[in-house]
Amino acid sequence: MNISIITIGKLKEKYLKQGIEEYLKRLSIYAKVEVIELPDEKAPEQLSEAEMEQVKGKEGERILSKISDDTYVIALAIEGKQRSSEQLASEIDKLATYGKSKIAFIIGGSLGLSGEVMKRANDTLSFSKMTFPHQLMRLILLEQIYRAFRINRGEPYHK
Ligand SMILES: C[S@@+](CC[C@H](N)C(=O)[O-])C[C@H]1O[C@@H](n2cnc3c(N)ncnc32)[C@H](O)[C@@H]1O
Repeated sequence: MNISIITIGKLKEKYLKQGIEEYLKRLSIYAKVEVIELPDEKAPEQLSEAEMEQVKGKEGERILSKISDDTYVIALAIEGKQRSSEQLASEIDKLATYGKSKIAFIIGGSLGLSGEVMKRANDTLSFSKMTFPHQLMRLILLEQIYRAFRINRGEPYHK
């Protein structure tokens, strides 16, 4: 299985870089996982509604340019679908069973994801109604994907 994590914005914090490297290493025995980091659109602090849509639109174009037609897309969104770890594991398992070997998880920038990206998404994933910074989201997502593979293999994992 090929999994891409497509993200907007640079990963700056050293402690997060280390955590992400660790989970990428752990995941490498189960799947080919790559992180595609795309630049955010530079914008001033204060933006009108229309300007915000423009920024998200530009970031969205960058995201969409990295997704092939045969990729199953899961957009991370606060208002998306919440699941248990077991449900995510089962979804990944089903995708593999039905021959969907390419999955992309999308993490938005500080303004979130554009309507176009949400339209392209085959599914959504919410980690709660709380807002997480995109850098931390990357680490949490990788840990949950790792947990999903362990669950699917029946391998022991912390409860
Ligand atoms: C700082 S958040 C963006 C917040 C923005 N106001 C919004 O409503 O989307 C950056 C990205 O992290 C991801 N994210 C943050 N919190 C999340 C959550 N609870 N569940 C799923 N994704 C989340 C989303 O992909 C979001 O686009």
